[in-house]
Amino acid sequence: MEHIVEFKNVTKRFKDFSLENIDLQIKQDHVTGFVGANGAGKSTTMKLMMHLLQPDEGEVKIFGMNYAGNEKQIKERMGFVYDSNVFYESLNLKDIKRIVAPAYKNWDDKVFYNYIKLFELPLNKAIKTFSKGMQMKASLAIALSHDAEFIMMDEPTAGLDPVFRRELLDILQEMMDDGGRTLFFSTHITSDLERIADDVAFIQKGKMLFHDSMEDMQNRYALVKGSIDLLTRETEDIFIKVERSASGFQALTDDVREVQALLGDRVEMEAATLEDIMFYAKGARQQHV
Ligand SMILES: Nc1ncnc2c1ncn2[C@@H]1O[C@H](COP(=O)(O)OP(=O)(O)OP(=O)(O)O)[C@@H](O)[C@H]1O
Repeated sequence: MEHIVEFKNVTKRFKDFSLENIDLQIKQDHVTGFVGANGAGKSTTMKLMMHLLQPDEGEVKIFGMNYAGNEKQIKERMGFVYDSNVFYESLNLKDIKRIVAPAYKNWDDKVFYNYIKLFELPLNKAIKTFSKGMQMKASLAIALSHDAEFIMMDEPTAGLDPVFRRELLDILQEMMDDGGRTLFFSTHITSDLERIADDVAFIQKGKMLFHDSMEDMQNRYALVKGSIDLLTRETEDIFIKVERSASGFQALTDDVREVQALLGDRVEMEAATLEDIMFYAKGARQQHV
């Protein structure tokens, strides 16, 4: 199986928002970062993956299976990791383990205690005393203890201090290096992606704008700077969005060759960061970035 998750033409409509015709394939053994502005549809997409929501149209497959008739089997193999308190606040990790462990065929106590030690988590303190980062680690320890192959994380590093953030990213990197796992996580922190992601999926206003390897994305996009008099209807067409200022224009392109052919060395080009792409994609003329 090459794809852990496969969305085919998935649509989910709410009163004031819809996720439209989403095609998404998450590659096995890859780290995929999921980005998009607030309200773009990231959590909705993840809820569809977890079967907390059902699509109005289209098909969601996890590990090559539909949820119908396979829910238990699928959920055994996936872990959803997040920082808010999913467990009773007054419980400690020992209590939680007692409740959660029997639900999983592959639960391994030894692995659990190893991670608790590695993550330096207290077993006997109520979860409500845990910081955000500790809760995230506790949730990750549980997912790893039932040997989840597919791990989904909703903004794992949000609200963590830089040291803790780095530590968590290192833990995730080590987890990936051990092999056999696929990680999908949403984030607003683009440097996290630059640190650990192989692929990036970018959603905007309920539509998937692109899903590429980080490398392809970095090769495809560029920031172009030049003087305003270079802008004509023809040259503007090669840009996703153009910003004008007194000193000239700055624009994003996804076709570096075309810019070179048309404008040559009359413009300056530099690599676009993911943050640049997100900024320019907002309100871009072209729907397809
Ligand atoms: N159950 C629901 N009923 C109605 N509207 C909903 C429901 N769930 C989400 N929405 C709407 O769908 C849109 C997308 O929400 P979603 O939580 O998926 O965005 P997001 O990309 O995760 O945002 P953020 O980065 O802020 O967490 C929002 O406008 C939200 O109000």
